[in-house]
Amino acid sequence: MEFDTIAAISTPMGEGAIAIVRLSGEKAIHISDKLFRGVGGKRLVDVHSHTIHYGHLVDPKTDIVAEEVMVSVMKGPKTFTKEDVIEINCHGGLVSVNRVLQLVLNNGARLADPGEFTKRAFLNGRIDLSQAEAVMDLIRAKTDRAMNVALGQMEGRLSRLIQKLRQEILETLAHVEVNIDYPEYDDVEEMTHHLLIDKARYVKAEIEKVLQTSQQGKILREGLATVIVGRPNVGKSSLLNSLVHENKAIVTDIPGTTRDVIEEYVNVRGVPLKLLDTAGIRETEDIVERIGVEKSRQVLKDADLILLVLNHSDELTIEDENIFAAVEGMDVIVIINKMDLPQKINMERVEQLAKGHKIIRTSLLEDRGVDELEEAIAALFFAGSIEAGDMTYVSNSRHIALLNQALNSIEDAIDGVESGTPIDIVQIDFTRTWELLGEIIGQSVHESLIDQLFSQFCLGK
Ligand SMILES: Nc1nc2c(c(=O)[nH]1)N(C=O)[C@@H](CNc1ccc(C(=O)N[C@@H](CCC(=O)O)C(=O)O)cc1)CN2
Ligand SMILES: Nc1nc2c(ncn2[C@@H]2O[C@H](COP(=O)(O)OP(=O)(O)OP(=O)(O)O)[C@@H](O)[C@H]2O)c(=O)[nH]1
Ligand SMILES: [Mg+2]
Repeated sequence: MEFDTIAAISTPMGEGAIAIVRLSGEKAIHISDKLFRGVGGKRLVDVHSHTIHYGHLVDPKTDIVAEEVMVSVMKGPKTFTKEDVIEINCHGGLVSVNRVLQLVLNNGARLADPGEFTKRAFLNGRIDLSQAEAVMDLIRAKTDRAMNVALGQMEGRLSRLIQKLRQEILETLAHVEVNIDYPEYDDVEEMTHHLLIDKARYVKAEIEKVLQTSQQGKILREGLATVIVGRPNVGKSSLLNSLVHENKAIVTDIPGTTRDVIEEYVNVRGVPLKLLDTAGIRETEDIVERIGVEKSRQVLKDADLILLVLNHSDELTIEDENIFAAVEGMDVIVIINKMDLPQKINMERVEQLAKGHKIIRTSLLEDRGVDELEEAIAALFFAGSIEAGDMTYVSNSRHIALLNQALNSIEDAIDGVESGTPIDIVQIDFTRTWELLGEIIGQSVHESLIDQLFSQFCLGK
């Protein structure tokens, strides 16, 4: 494949110790050689691959020294893009990196599009599409576990599974062809049906298995949607502030303080939480507060975890009971707050309402019980036992959508065989499954999709 030579700043914008300008393409070495003045007249066109060299960059038009640098020379195909790659390590200042970038752009390189280096690694066949997408997930990972999932996918864990399934489908189709071509054998029809149904069930089970990880995969990427609910003034906003260790939400002794949903990301013992503080749920005449209460009810629907807060120093009310009813069937941790104040709450009734959900006692004012709560959140999450080590996870919504479609078409194939549909129709469903799985790893995907996917990357990646 023929590509021009691209260049970009591959390190973050801002002041740092070192910054890197990266080039990839046929002319990468030639362009940097033109600019490079090494010790004792050393030329970059002469050096061994995968070596790094000290020197200065000089503007060939003016002969003025522009920067002091270290230049890595990596010849294709053993490089990130499989093309010749040059990395210019310069002093990490905005002026210095931009000066180096301008120099290479003025001497034959083109500014890379976002994600274009990774796109070339894909187009040149070093990685497939799901691996390229994992590169982006890796950069955006907010926790160790999310990063491990991305690393696994980058290594090609998902790709290998998809390839295995596609291979099985292909072999099955070939086998069926053979059976159709030699109908003189006995029982051919029955054999073909057996073969198809066995394979289809196997493929279905495998797809279902990966899809089951998608919920945890999504949580790893986006955070466990954790909604703090309770009556006004019980301490919901105080709880948010305790968990994020910052005063993010306004806390006052006036019931109805929080009007809007407040969203904060926090990492609780390795569990990424998207914390949502809501307006206290009650009947109210205040129009703004009423909208807030309505929003609280809305976010409840999409919650992965509910932190239901009660006031230790107040009687249970019908509103508390209603909140328990609203979160029926969800993952709930009950929090009895304001333990520093005298008890008025009827704990027996709370135990009944909690229906076996964990109950944690806190005094957010005195900073007590928060550790225990964090423990309970982590325990709940890891009880669903997430082992990033040896499982294949899907977390990317494009992959999940394609897997669901593939599942539908393999189910169609199973229905077809079971109801005696002609083999050539069943073959179509098999082929469709094969194609859909192929789209995950970038076989038979449309060019515009590829452009769109890579454009979401950062510049220089
Ligand atoms: N300076 C620098 N650091 C970096 C990167 C980079 O591009 N530059 N990377 C950018 O993301 C990551 C490393 N990823 C890389 C992945 C593959 C190859 C590579 O050359 N692969 C070749 C052969 C490797 C060999 O056999 O020596 C290949 O797979 O064919 C290089 C970097 C993280 N650190
Ligand atoms: N004594 C005591 N007071 C607390 C405790 N936790 C919170 N408070 C106080 O209770 C009042 C209400 O706290 P918030 O966190 O604003 O309560 P909220 O549930 O967010 O209230 P709304 O936003 O109005 O629904 C504030 O004055 C807090 O300082 C606690 O453990 N003990
Ligand atoms: Mg509040």
